Amino acid sequence: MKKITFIINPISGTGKKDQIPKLIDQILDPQKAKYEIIYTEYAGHAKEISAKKATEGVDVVVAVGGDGTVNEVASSLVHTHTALGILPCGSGNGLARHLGVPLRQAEAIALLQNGDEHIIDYGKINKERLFFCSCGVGFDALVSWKFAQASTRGLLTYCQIAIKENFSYKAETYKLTADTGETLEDKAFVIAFGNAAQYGNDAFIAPHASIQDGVLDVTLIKPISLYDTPILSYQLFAGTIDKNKKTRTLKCREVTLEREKEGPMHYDGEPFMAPKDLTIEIIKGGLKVITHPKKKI
Ligand SMILES: Nc1ncnc2c1ncn2[C@@H]1O[C@H](COP(=O)(O)OP(=O)(O)OP(=O)(O)O)[C@@H](O)[C@H]1O
Repeated sequence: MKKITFIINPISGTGKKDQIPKLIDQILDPQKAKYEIIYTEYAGHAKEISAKKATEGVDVVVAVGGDGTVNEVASSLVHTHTALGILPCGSGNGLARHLGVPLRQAEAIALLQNGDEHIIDYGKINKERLFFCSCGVGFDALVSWKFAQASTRGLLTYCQIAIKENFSYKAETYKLTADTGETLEDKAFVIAFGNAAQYGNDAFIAPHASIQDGVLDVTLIKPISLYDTPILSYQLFAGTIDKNKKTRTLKCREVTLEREKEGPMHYDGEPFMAPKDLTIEIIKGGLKVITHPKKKI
């Protein structure tokens, strides 16, 4: 008998979540799974609940929300025996998409019974803040920062903010030093550090990233003009952004980043004000996840 805890973030994404308890009840086989449902009451709550459930020996904690909720749950499950399940309800659902978790709620619930279990890598910023999809500085971090302050959520709001900020954005200079000895010093529009390949919404910022190779896939995009935007956007969704002449990539296990001053950074889409100098590393293995049997991760 599998013990499953669903943690629902009621404010994630734009879709309704009222029908989720009924769906769970209909789909999970009571002979195989015993479940409970807990709603978060504040930011950070999912992290606390997950830590408690891992110590109680729950088999799967399911993040019902977007990548922010997934991040909170997963951060408490690393190096435990409890697996992360995802019922995608966010705006981007980056980790769910990377792991092949269906976006249809009924199918995602069924996967908790018939999916595979794998161990994946995760990332750490300055030895303390964990990420599972990607983290980054530059334009995407600024947009995340503004998105968090917006009164509405969803892809439309995200796109509106991105378009508006694009007109006034001033690129900073960054210096990257990888543990491989490779260095990169340049002005950048965006620097993304990928554990998974995508930001969410099938926007592939690190198209060749594997989540099990112990490697961080860094993508630096140099300052762009309005003229570059259509092709870059196309390549982002086509999984070919590394082919653009404004893109530099590097692979490493750990990298330090120096910039002019402190500034916004995001981890799995969650923004925070980061210090001037940063260390970003990949920890190989450490998180048990439920994935689609047919998805190569
Ligand atoms: N009950 C709650 N009240 C307020 N905030 C919450 C609550 N539960 C969780 N949160 C916070 O909500 C934020 C957004 O959640 P999440 O990222 O899951 O959704 P999203 O932003 O809509 O999805 P995505 O990351 O896919 O774009 C997170 O920062 C999380 O900590």
